[in-house]
Amino acid sequence: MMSGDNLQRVIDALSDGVYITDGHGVTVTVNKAYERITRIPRSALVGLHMSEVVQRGYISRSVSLEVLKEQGPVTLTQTIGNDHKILVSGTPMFDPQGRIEYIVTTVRDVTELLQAKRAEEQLEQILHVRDHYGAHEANDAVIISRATQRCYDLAKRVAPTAAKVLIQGETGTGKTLLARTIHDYSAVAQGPFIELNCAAMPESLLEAELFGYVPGAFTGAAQKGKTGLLEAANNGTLFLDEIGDLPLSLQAKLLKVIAENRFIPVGGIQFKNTNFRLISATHHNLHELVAQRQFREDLLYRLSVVPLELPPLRERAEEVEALLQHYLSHFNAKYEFDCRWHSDVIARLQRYHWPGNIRELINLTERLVVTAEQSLITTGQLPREMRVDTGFTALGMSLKEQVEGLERELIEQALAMYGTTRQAAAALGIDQSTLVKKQQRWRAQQAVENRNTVEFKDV
Ligand SMILES: Nc1ncnc2c1ncn2[C@@H]1O[C@H](COP(=O)(O)OP(=O)(O)OP(=O)(O)O)[C@@H](O)[C@H]1O
Repeated sequence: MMSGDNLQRVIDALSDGVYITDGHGVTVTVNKAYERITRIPRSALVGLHMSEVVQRGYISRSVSLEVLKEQGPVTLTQTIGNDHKILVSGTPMFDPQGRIEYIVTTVRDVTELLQAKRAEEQLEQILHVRDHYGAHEANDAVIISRATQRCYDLAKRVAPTAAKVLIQGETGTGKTLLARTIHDYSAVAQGPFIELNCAAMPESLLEAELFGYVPGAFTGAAQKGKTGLLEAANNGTLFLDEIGDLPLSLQAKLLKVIAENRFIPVGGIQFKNTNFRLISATHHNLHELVAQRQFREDLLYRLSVVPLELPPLRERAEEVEALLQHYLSHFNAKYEFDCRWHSDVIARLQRYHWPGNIRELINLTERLVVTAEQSLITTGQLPREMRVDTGFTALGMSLKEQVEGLERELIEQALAMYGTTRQAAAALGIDQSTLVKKQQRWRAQQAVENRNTVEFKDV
């Protein structure tokens, strides 16, 4: 049996507040977190009956007295000071004769959660817009090249198993699309695909989104409660995007959910069972976050049974033309236009470094289609940073490649301006034959690149 001192040390180690009374409602002890949350010192409470604690104005209502009345667990909210709302759950502990011996109450500060709750409507609106945007971006083809083939092949191979997949890749490289593909090829394809961006909201709201909360837990949401995404994803897939931004406290909780396939909603006292396929994604290097103690190593190993890496678009230059053509048809159909790419635009964009990856390519295509004055889209319509490789922008390319890229850009601009190789060469101060040889070399390179495997696949 644990001594009183040891018990106190154990409850002091908990992050939620704890309040213990005896079977008559007399305060036995509170822990450090309770003192911190309520700013009431333990010494002022120990030995006080709960009715006196209320009378002295320390708290607005006593859950322990309610537990004594109900002879069972009770959850309610209390107000501390003027503005602090705390969520209090009291649980009776019975002796062998069935009499209440102690009441153990856990206390959680929900002020932040309530503020977050107010932000929730706003957020739901944002998520709705995102869904809508996703739908507008939705396409019926995935473009796969040699650079992404291995990744997609492996994804499809592991999709029917329950293995947890961790997708690593820069923003806009197609992590969500890959996760969706795994879901579509999985045993739970008929179930829901639930997506949550862990970087999009504050910690308390994230917890409420994931775990949900019980009816009666909060003002406002009180009557309904909220189903968490952990429950909503049951028999389906839970896709946690930007998992590297999940706060440490929630990492610990998620680890427990993964291990036990069950969880307790915020403010609840009962477990809910859940069973989902977990796919996570991040643009961070999680091993580095582990080294910086910002990510739990045990969680990393749990999540990355199968690690997949999507390369950035600048390393997938052979996909660029297929993507440009695919999204041009998409927006032509959407806006009832008949735009075409000038071959120089395609050549130019194949050498661009695409910091925003495929999402940037899609946005650019849409912008060029809706702003086009004529059906042929030329390099002159490209934003400045895409027209010239200025500075050290073409990351991942050697100096030689960048110099060649710049040379080609300048020659293409001169050709567009003067119309003939003779005049363009004269303007650049080089021989016409040199310019023509360079053009021939680029055409040959282009032909080889075009022969590289680029597939359109139905999703
Ligand atoms: N291989 C592909 N073929 C065609 N379209 C693609 C491909 N990969 C991604 N896309 C499209 O690119 C856009 C961005 O992809 P997605 O949202 O999957 O990227 P992400 O890596 O999840 O981005 P973020 O990290 O910002 O959430 C989407 O519209 C998606 O449909």
